[in-house]
Amino acid sequence: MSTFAPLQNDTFLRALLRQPTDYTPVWLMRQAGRYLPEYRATRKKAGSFMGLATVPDLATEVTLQPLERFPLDAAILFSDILTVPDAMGLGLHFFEGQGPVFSKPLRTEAEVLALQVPDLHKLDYVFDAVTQIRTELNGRVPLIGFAGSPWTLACYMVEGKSSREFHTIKQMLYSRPDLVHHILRINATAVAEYLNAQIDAGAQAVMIFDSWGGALADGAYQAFSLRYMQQVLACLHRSNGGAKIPAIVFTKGGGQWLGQIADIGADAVGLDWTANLARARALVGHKVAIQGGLDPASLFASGEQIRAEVRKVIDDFGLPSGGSGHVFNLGHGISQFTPPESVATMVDEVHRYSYRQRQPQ
Ligand SMILES: Cc1c2[nH]c(c1CCC(=O)O)Cc1[nH]c(c(CCC(=O)O)c1C)Cc1[nH]c(c(CCC(=O)O)c1C)Cc1[nH]c(c(C)c1CCC(=O)O)C2
Repeated sequence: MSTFAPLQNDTFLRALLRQPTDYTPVWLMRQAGRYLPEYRATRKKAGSFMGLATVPDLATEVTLQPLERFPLDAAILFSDILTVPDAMGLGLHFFEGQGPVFSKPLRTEAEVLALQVPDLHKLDYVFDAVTQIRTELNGRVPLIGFAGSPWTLACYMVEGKSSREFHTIKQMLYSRPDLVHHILRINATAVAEYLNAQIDAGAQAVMIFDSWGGALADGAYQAFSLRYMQQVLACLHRSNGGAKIPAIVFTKGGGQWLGQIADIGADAVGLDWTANLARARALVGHKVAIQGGLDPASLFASGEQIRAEVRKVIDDFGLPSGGSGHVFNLGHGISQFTPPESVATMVDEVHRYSYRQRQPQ
């Protein structure tokens, strides 16, 4: 028996499971973040990103901030995909304006072979935050837990920081694929255990972020990213106390592999703004729900333009019988320079237009 309050708005979960909904649910990747002045204030108080992420009271506060402003249909745990390699001992630091940096990246064969699945207790601050957020949500909307894909984590673990070219890990991939597979096997086990612990702590859906799968060649994508996400999905607890726990996979730039991604056992596939949702839906049929895919840059347009772009995404997806299977989102994380009013306009148009779309003409 769940000790949490009953869910009042399950539209997001229903859409992921391709059940009928009254309107198209919406949330945003990075919905808690620097575009919100209240986030910047809490972040200042915490001193650093990890200072925020490792204190459940503060992680809860910033998770709930966007929900106070906008009628979003889901909350997402405030944390980062890189907490897992940090717990593996790679030493995560966020330097102002530079993004994440690992003080001990994996470069030599000895370093790779010494890698181990982390002691999950090192990540208790994440699971404590999940339980606290779920409690304070008080049933308003479902809570999403998340992790990085084995491949995307490996990119950061080998490069040691953000990269455009992925030269170091790609060199390892072509010269020592055995070492990359070794990292990926360990990451897949770690990610599955990490997501299951989030589910046990109260996460009601989970998402795997494969931000850099799209940097791989065709063939390499299937062997080094897709296969390991499939392994993670196979290990997940897909229900908790009688409630289904849907899983979403999102490969940024993965539109050309949609048919294959839809086959690995996820309930929903995330798409970026380069994908056409009409073709995507025709391709996957009823196999999976689709999440996406407004260009985050469209939030810099005027209110009228934002509304028109939102309607275009909803019209492209169309209205399958029963009216379900689409979760509206941006095609990637929201920019820190986005005016918060643009988000209000976007959310309002998604709800207004998709509700009207379902009314008899
Ligand atoms: C690749 C990746 C990372 N982190 C994440 C990804 C996958 C999604 C994607 O492709 O964007 C995922 C992530 N990171 C964060 C969340 C929180 C939940 C949410 O609101 O979506 C999620 C889901 C918070 C964060 N993670 C980070 C911030 C900004 C840091 C800050 O507040 O100082 C936030 C809100 C830091 C981070 N973390 C990471 C980078 C590259 C950066 C720097 C980005 C930047 O500076 O804009 C790694």
